Parts: sequence; structure tokens; C-alpha cells
Amino acid sequence: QIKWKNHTITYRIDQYTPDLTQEEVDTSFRLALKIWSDAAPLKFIKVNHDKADIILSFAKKTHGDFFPFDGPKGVLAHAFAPGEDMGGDVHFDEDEIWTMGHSKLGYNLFTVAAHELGHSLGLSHSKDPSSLMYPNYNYYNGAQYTLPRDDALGIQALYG
Ligand SMILES: CC(C)C[C@H](C(=O)NO)C(=O)N[C@@H](CC(=O)O)C(=O)NCc1ccccc1
Ligand SMILES: [Ca+2]
Ligand SMILES: [Zn+2]
Ligand SMILES: [Zn+2]
Repeated sequence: QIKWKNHTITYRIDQYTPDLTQEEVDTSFRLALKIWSDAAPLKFIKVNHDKADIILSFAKKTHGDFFPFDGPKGVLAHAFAPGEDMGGDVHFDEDEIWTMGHSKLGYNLFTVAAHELGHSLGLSHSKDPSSLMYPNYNYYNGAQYTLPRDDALGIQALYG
């Protein structure tokens, strides 16, 4: 399917990263989800053990799907389009350094999660260099971030 039929979407965090506290990871993901639910009629519910639409986890190299990670740099994360089973799931490359703020050294977890969740909701990459769904990483400060126009139009086309 190209989008979630139900606008109330559940998510579960299966594996955390040692780079950040659980609280920091939960906050990064909550902020990243809020970016999207502020732009379209979507509701995200965190579940701990039950079945969830979107499962978020950190993994290294070969990790149970046909898209093994590549060590530090390069691919940072990937997400599956809406659907059953792995549909909507997001995997973050544990070989990256995941950060909360803006550090030259690592990658900001909020920023990457916001991009990946765009894929989990059904968006593909955008050609607009100012968009969140542009293929290349740019740091965005989660506390002051508003979704660029191109992405807002994209999510509204699917769920508006
Ligand atoms: C072909 C896919 C699997 C590449 C992968 C991606 O786009 N995942 O959604 C990825 O990790 N892309 C890198 C590209 C790069 O290293 O520049 C990236 O930074 N993705 C995360 C991202 C992209 C745009 C904005 C924020 C975060
Ligand atoms: Ca990598
Ligand atoms: Zn994967
Ligand atoms: Zn992407």
C-alpha cells in the first residue's frame, strides 16, 4: 500500500543506541513524529510490547533484511514504506555516532528520524534541496524546526 489506511499509527522502539540515553532517544523520536502530525491529521501512539505499525531500532551491518548497513558514514538509516510486517519500520545504522545537539562528529538523531519517518508514512525522496525528504543529510534543530513546504504538501497529498 502507499499509505496507512488508519490515521492513528502505533510505534514501538525495539532497540536503543548506547550513544544516547533512552530518554534522549524517546524525545528525538517523539519530536520527529510531531513534525509530521503537526502537518497532517495523523496520531502516533507509542506501544511497548504489542503489535505496532512502525518499529524503530538500531542495528549494524547485516541485521535481518536484504539491506545490510555499511559501517560508519554512507547509509545512515533506512525505512520501509507503509505495509504489513516490516512495512513502516525504521532501522538506524549503529555504526554512526548518534547525537542530540549539533555536533560535527555525529548525526543528529531527530533529523535522521524525521526524514526516515517520512518514508515510513509513504513519502519518497524530493528533488527540492530545502526539503526534509531531500536525499542528503543536513542538520536541523528539532526544537525550532518546522516542516518545509515541499514536505508539508507531500504529506497532505497522502493524508490531508
Ligand atoms: C538509499 C538509501 C538507503 C539512503 C539512505 C536514506 O535515504 N534513507 O532514508 C541514507 O542513509 N541516506 C543518507 C544520504 C547521505 O548520507 O547523505 C542520509 O543522510 N539519510 C538521512 C537523511 C537524509 C536527508 C535529511 C536528513 C537525514
Ligand atoms: Ca553507515
Ligand atoms: Zn534494515
Ligand atoms: Zn531517505
